[in-house]
Parts: sequence; C-alpha cells; structure tokens
Amino acid sequence: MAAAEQIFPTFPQPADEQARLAALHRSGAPDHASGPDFAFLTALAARLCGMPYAHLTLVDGDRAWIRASVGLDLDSLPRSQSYCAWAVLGDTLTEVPDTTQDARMASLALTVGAPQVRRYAGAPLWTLDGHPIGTLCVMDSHPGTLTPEQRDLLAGLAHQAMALIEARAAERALRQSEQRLEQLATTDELTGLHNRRSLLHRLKFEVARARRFRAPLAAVMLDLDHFRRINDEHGHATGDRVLAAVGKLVRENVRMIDVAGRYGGEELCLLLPNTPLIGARKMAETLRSRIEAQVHMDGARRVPVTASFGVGAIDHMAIDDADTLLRAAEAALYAAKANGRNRID
Ligand SMILES: Nc1nc2c(ncn2[C@@H]2O[C@H](COP(=O)(O)OP(=O)(O)OP(=O)(O)O)[C@@H](O)[C@H]2O)c(=O)[nH]1
Repeated sequence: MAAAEQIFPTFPQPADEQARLAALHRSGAPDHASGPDFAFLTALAARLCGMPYAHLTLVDGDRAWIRASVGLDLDSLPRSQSYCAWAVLGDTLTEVPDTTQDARMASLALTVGAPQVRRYAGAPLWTLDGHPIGTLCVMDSHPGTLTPEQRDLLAGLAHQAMALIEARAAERALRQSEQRLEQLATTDELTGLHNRRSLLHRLKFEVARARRFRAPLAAVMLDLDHFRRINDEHGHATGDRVLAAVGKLVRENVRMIDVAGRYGGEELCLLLPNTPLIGARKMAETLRSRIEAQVHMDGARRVPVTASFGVGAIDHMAIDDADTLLRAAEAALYAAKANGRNRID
C-alpha cells in the first residue's frame, strides 16, 4: 500500500458536513468536473502562483477526488491525507507556508514522502448556497508564501471553476427535465407504452425506413378479450391494473428496436421493424401465451385475461403505406375476434 493510501482514523469535519456533502452531490461535480476546461483553470493556477503542483479537488465523505491536476498525478486521496480536507473548513483561502511546521499537515503522506510538499494554498469552491465542496489548490516542495495578488488570482480562479461546475449542473438539470417532458409527451401513463400520437409518429418513420431500405415491417394489433366484462365484474380500477400489467409484460417482451404503443382503450399496437409476417406471428404467439398465463387478482378472485391478435406486414416491393399496414393488422384482429378470440389471425 502506498504511503498516501494509509488510512488515518480521523479527519476534520465542518459543522455543516451533511449539508456540504448534499451540496457536493447535488452539484454533480464528481461526475462532470473534469476535462479540458478544468485542466486549463488548474494549469493557470499553478502558473500564476509559480508552483509546480496544482489540484482541483472535491472533498467527499471519506475521499478527496482530484479532478484535474498539474505535476502530481493522483486520482484521489483518503480524506485524512488531503490538505484540502483542512482548506474546506476555512471561510477564505487557506495558506500554509511550511507544512512541516503545521500540526495539521506535518505528518501527511505527501509531506513526509515524495514529493515532500512544503507549501500549500487552497481556495474553497463555494456553491451558490454557501457550501465549500472542494478546492483549487497549489503546492510546492519549497516553503514560501503567495503575494496578495497571487492569493486574489487563486481565489478568482476557484470562483471561475465553481461557476463552471454550476453551469454544467444547470445544463444537466435542463437536459434531464427536457428528457422527462419528452417522455411525458410520448408515453401512455397507464401502460408505460408509447401513446397513440407517438405510436403513429413512429409508424410513419418506420414505414419510410422500411421502404427506403427495402426491409420488412410488421404490425401486431392486440386487443384484450371481453374487457368490458372485466370492468363490469371487477371494477374499473381492476381493469386499469390489468391494462398496466399487460403493458408491462409487452414492454418486457419486445426488442429494443420494436415500438409498442397504446392504440386505443384496451387495444395495443406493436411495430416490428425488419420482421416478416411469419416472425411477427411467432412474436404474437409468445405474447398471447404469456398474457394468458399472467395472473391477475381481484382480492381473492383470479381475473382470467386473454387477448386476440391481428398481424399485418408491408410488402416492401409494393408501394404500401402506413394506413395499409394498420388496416391489414386491424382486419386480421377482427378475424381473430370473430374466430373465437385468444388467437392470432
Ligand atoms: N379499466 C379500463 N377500461 C378501459 C380503458 N379503456 C377502455 N376500456 C374499456 O374497454 C372496454 C372495451 O369494450 P369493447 O370494445 O366492447 O370490447 P371488449 O369487451 O374487450 O370485447 P372484445 O374486444 O370483443 O373481446 C370498454 O368497457 C371500455 O370502457 C381503460 O383505460 N381502463
């Protein structure tokens, strides 16, 4: 084990440690505070302070993550071995002119062993809500002090690093909420499948793709049998639970590139790209038997559920379109209903 990895039993903790850690993780900095922009700010800190070593450090629960470094290539240190663990305690920049003369730092591994750090200065990275999540720090193997101008520049660079962290966090939050909105706009809440609008949108796209690449495309229409009776006998809430469970089953049984959506009330539709009619029938048969085997309960009573299927496919050599495909699958579904239900036509 390297000297820097020896675990010391304690490290200093600020009074607001839990809130500080929450702020660190809220900022997302451990995931995104790295790359050329942070490397540049860290290199600038070393250059302006005239020091050979610089780190951008995030002080986490028991480790200090080094996200950008100059001269001293480390990924992380135990928090107990990090000078920055002390720097996040201070309100302002922490400067130690000679680490061997400082009780907090004299016995740390980087002081005792290579590169024998003697001088340390760390400017806290303050979140907007006032928590120091790490530092931009510089180090040297010789004792000494920064000029007032260098102290200002180091604090200014730490401020810039933090502004960059906040900007990236805001960008990520925006992306996440855009994804969430997109999901809400395209997903049917009850079944978790594409809603009708999204399904029809994808249908146009898949038909265009099938025609462009002369690939087969199949559609499977699925309608739960005697669903009105299920609602009437067991109540609408049970009907909803059945629909949700069937939706989940469908989601779990389609391939990544397949598109499964809620076409109408208890009618679902699957678009199967690159799948000829025979493959779509096999897929429908798998779903049919799994839906029949799925167990639904209304209290102590079992609710038997089956579904009928209609399968259609477009012939990519002909000029079939989306309507033709849906009409073929719907006609086959009516046939399955007329022919006794719980079957595929
Ligand atoms: N619980 C619940 N029921 C729904 C929902 N959407 C549609 N339904 C019900 O589904 C039933 C559909 O009835 P029908 O079109 O007569 O068809 P069916 O009873 O399934 O009969 P077949 O399709 O001929 O086997 C109606 O009672 C609708 O109210 C829903 O979101 N939740």
